[in-house]
Amino acid sequence: MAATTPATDPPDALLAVTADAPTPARPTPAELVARAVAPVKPAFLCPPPVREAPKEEGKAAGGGAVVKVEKKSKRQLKRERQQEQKSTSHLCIEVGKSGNVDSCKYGTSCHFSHDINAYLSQKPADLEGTCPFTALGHLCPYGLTCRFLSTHKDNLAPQNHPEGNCERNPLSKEIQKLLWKSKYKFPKASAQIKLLGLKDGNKNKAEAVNDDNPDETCNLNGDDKTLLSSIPENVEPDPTLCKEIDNSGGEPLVVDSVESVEPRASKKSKVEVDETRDNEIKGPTTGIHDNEAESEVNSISGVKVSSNNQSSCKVDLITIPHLREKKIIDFREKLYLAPLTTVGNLPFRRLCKTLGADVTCGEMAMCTNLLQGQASEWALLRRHPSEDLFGVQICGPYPDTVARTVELVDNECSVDFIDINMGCPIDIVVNKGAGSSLLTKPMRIRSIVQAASTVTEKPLTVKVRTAFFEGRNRADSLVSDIYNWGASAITIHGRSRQQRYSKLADWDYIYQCAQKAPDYLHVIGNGDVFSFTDWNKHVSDCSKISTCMIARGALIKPWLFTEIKEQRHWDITSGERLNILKDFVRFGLEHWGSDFKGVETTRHFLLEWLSYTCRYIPVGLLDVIPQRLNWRPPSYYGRDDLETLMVSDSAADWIRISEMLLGKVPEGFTFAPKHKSNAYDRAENG
Ligand SMILES: Cc1cc2nc3c(=O)[nH]c(=O)nc-3n(C[C@H](O)[C@H](O)[C@H](O)COP(=O)(O)O)c2cc1C
Repeated sequence: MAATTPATDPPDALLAVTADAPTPARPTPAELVARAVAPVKPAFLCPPPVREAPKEEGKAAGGGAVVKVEKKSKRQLKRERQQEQKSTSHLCIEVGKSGNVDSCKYGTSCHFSHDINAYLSQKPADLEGTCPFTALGHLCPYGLTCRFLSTHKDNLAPQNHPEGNCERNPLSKEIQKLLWKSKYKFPKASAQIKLLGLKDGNKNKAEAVNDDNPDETCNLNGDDKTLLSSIPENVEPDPTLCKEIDNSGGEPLVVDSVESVEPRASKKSKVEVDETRDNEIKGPTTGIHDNEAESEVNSISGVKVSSNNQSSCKVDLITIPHLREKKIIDFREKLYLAPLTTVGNLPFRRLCKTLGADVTCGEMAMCTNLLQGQASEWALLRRHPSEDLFGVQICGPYPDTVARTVELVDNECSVDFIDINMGCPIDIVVNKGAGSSLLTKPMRIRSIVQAASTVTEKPLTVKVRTAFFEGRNRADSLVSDIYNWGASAITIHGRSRQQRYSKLADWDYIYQCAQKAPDYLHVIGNGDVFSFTDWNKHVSDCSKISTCMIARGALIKPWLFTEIKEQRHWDITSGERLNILKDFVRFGLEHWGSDFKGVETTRHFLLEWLSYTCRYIPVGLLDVIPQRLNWRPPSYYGRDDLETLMVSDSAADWIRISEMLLGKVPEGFTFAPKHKSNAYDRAENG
């Protein structure tokens, strides 16, 4: 925690405070470390900043007044939106881009303003700096609306337009329409679900008709909506049933009841879904004996699967990719930036690539939202060309949903691997039966991995925690099987869901899990890696750990990747840190846009990130290095004003930093960090 006011001379300031009172003996650095207090050199310590009285609910940093949000009807909101769009501050994109009022094909019926002069007369002054697109020699796609308009050059050729040759995995309008209308075909997923004897809860009516008429091809062109939204996702089969089945299949797997975390569905939906999901439970052990699947060999054994049923669908699914045929990713020694909701956005990952990260992964995307063609969820799958070893992370509670999503991603996206999140602790995810709640359902994990891995030749990886409940570690029982089920790597975050971040990651347990892993399975350890020595220790202590995944360490100091590569503790200066922030802003403007909206989106994500970077304590200020993630910082000054500003945990100071890079915040601007990372004793998401 640091002073919110710029530093004067740190040692003098400290003397002024301590002169008249006898100071109690200061604990030694070792004593501070033992109490998880950061041993900042006494010369830099300062009195705690005087904080404003706690803000009222709803009031955030940035000086904005508390606004009582009145609830508006949908119609009112629509009217307001239309009025705003027509206002001179909302220039039509096409007109803005070309500077020509005739360029919009909607003409006078366009919802946005075409009045260029009126727009320019009210447009705020340009920001300092150069247009990020012009700087690359590209034509700026934001044209007149760019906040760096004065730096545009007239002589750039249109082919220099960056669109289409930069970020990958856009959601095309055609695919989105197919998804919206439930006309997208999932032949592989449907076939696999059937092969495994699992019920396809997502099947639309067109597919159901095909089932009844095996001679017909899979011509899914009905107008029926999928049943996606009609399937209650929070319904869990009777746990006693799971126990029974587990016992029948060799090693007993104890299934915890998750009633405490999963609300039961209403009676009506329970009946519907129990029926639907019954097969899923029976599937792996008993369901496979159903009908046509009887003569087939379980795909996981790697034997060629022949399915009459599938040939009727004209799906080339005769051979299911066996693990050995799948492209293998060798994670060994590669620096892996963890998937990070909100903060692990494309510009941040791009930044980490410049600083030495080898593997990057998109933010967690919910299967249902992807299958429904939600643009905001698809944005999470975007990949920058610099991400040369890139995966996307998906999260869903059922094998059919996950398998379809895998098929969709496989068909439409450029990815090197697909990771399934089985560790997310967030309530809304857990309550739907996804994320870490899957750790209480090993049979479900099996169905998901089996179904998903067989619809793609891309490596499938899984991310888990040690357990759902504290003291009931579960990950070790998965590692031995998960490879046979079809996963090629498993990441183990060394904490339970119940624990969240309250304790240090249990690396001894991660090692135990790794020891049980079959040779081909990559085990990736995760938790608290914050220095090159942490990373060295984990990969050398246990040879079966391929690498460590790095999450908060990268958020707090993204140059951690450089430190690991160069095997040093980098005493980075505030100027060097500012340059890193500048790079992020440049990447952000390229990604979110250089117009007003793009600039403010970039600012928003910069602020989210600054809520982590302030936790970094400069190496030169510490009596003991390296810093640990669980240390609580005292109040301290930096070595210069900028460093003091950067170590501040006040949102008002983060806003100040953002203004150094992106100009003044708009009037009424407020900010409250999403993850509240600076609250050390609070659980963090993820
Ligand atoms: C802000 C934040 C967002 C996260 N988002 C995700 C996510 O989308 N998917 C995921 O699997 N884990 C997520 N996590 C968990 C991390 O990937 C990682 O497992 C965890 O933070 C432990 O690693 P660490 O001790 O290095 O931070 C998130 C963690 C944080 C702090």
